[in-house]
Amino acid sequence: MLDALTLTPISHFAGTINLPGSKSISNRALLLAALAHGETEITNLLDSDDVHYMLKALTTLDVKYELSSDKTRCKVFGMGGVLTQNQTEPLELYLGNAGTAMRPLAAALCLSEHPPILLTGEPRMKERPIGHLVDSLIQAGAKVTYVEEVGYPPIKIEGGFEGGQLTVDGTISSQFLTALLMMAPLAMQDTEIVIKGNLVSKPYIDITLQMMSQFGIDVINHEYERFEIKGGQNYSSPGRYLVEGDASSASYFLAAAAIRGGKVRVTGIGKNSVQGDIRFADVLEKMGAKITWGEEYIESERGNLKGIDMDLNHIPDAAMTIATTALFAKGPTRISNIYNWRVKETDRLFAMATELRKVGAIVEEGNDYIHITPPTQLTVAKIDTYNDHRMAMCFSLVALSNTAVTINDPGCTSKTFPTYFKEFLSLSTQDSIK
Ligand SMILES: O=C(O)C1=C[C@@H](OP(=O)(O)O)[C@@H](O)[C@H](O)C1
Ligand SMILES: C=C(OP(=O)(O)O)C(=O)O
Repeated sequence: MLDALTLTPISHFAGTINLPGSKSISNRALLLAALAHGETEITNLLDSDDVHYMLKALTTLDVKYELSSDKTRCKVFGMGGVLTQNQTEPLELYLGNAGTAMRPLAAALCLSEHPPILLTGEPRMKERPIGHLVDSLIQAGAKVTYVEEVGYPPIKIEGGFEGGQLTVDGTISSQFLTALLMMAPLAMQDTEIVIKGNLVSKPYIDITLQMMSQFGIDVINHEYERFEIKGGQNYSSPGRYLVEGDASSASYFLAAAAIRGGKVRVTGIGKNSVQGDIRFADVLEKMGAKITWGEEYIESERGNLKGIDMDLNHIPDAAMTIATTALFAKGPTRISNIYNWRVKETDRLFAMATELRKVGAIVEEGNDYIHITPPTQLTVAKIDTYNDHRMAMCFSLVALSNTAVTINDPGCTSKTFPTYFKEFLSLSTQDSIK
């Protein structure tokens, strides 16, 4: 694995990229297929670390599946209910830093009583809060205990989720609500979930609700403030399930075209995609890019980019791409309502501010916002990536200038996009690569 990758200046960026499968959809599809009655053939599954952690967890739980050699097709033999029905011994599941594995699995393993299952992960996972979810699971009757620090993984689960009247704090992560929603239909009782505080990252709940419906279960959604779910139900396999392309991964290519295009087409997502991160294209358009929407693609072309002032709470992952695109815009950019950047792969507000300053930007890091004034000339810099795939991918955009950039630990993109730099360079015209 390379320690660092230097990207020399890229003068032109154009072409087509067939997006890898969505991380959010891949991990939801695997879990719903494992819980469902029947076999599900998942296609365009993402082949990346986060998905491998989910697959490995399912293996440990004795869920049977057949994975193709390129790891993008998976036939899952559903358990038809709880995942712990064959468990006789304590188990340990190591989930790396995959939020989409840790949070939904924590809820899934509460569905029946069983010997203890330890859910753990890499050091950063132990700093990412899970207390709001654990509080709700305990409220629903489950036995869940903290093994190290209260409020954080690792956690030990012995099950007992019965559903009923629940509240969940929505202010830190939508993944807690996603986890509860996906498990509630399998509980004995009907469940009502009331959200405390303002729900963040709301469009991810639309992914959850749409996928639950594709697996046969509908939820009553009262304006994202209260949800009603009938108990005693079962998921049924849709047979085949095609995973949409990853809209967050698309953001780097769409932004690169806006900066140095050429025309870029990303395929595998389109105007009807369920992922909220397709709305990144609207933000880019507001900055001045030319965007074209198709059923199965989005295209982006260069424009005279100008800074924006926007609340990007609805697209927290793709919002990071706006922060580095801002380096190429006329005037400052302010991105607000992004407090939960601080509890993701790293403290992304701190990391982003620190690295943007290295390339010459003037940056104000607020508690829940970032204000970026671009420099007239970017400075050559070595970018630290903080074991955060999105830091590596965002800062590749710096090379779309007359300045080289070195990305430390480029292999960290394996969390969601192992082939990112290969794909990025295949659309780039540049002098040479060191
Ligand atoms: O539900 C999901 O698939 C996700 C929800 C978001 O997290 P938060 O809800 O914690 O913001 C997002 O950042 C993450 O990459 C994936
Ligand atoms: C926040 C992210 O991941 P996770 O699913 O681990 O929360 C991300 O991919 O940017």
